[in-house]
Amino acid sequence: MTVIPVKRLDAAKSRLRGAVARDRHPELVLAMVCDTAAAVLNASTVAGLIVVTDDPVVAGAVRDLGAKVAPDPGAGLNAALRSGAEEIAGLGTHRAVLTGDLPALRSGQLDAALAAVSGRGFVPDAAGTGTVLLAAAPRVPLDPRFGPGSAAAHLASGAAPLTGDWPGLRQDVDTAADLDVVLRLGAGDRTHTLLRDVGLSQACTPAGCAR
Ligand SMILES: Nc1nc2c(ncn2[C@@H]2O[C@H](COP(=O)(O)OP(=O)(O)OP(=O)(O)O)[C@@H](O)[C@H]2O)c(=O)[nH]1
Ligand SMILES: C=C(OP(=O)(O)O)C(=O)O
Repeated sequence: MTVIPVKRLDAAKSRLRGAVARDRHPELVLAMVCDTAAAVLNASTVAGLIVVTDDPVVAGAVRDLGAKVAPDPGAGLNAALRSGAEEIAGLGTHRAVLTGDLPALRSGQLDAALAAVSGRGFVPDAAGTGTVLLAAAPRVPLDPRFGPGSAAAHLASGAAPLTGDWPGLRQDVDTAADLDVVLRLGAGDRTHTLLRDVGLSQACTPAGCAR
């Protein structure tokens, strides 16, 4: 079972504000969440997706893609992840949690990363300081430690770092500069369409940018 936490759209991705016009910001965040969720639901080793969110627009959109929605306990990111992964998915199953800002995620990269997990493992983000994926085998507590410096925190807590050629999985979007990288890697359809509409990706297709 896989879990994605998503903040309310009016508060999400504050460091990305200004990358697109203010009134398109919630659409951009939603497009990235939906592209991430679609890639997860398409992965052959993923049994299902729970999105932990209190945002009704996010909830409706991810339900349409085939995800389940669980309420946010309102006690921060790690509490949202624990609630989705352990209270809902149950300790007896494989659990994986991913951030909702991976619009260049490819299902095959997620399958490969999940296949590399034994016990408890994590995938650092492209910068190497954050975490994009944390997974635990049945009966192993997930013990999420997301937040600033989470790669070091997950390592210190005994999770194994998973490294592979998974550029779309590792590329989270925190800032406008990350959007450029995502466009070069090939953004999912929804993110790509929105960035094209606002004039940020004329030379790019969903498969990547012309060089
Ligand atoms: N349900 C839930 N999701 C959260 C919470 N905090 C962060 N997230 C989600 O966790 C993922 C990773 O968080 P960040 O990359 O820090 O995203 P963010 O907090 O929206 O971004 P900034 O405002 O720029 O810090 C994103 O999918 C967020 O929507 C929370 O309290 N509850
Ligand atoms: C919450 C996290 O995301 P970021 O550092 O990208 O905000 C994290 O990496 O643990």
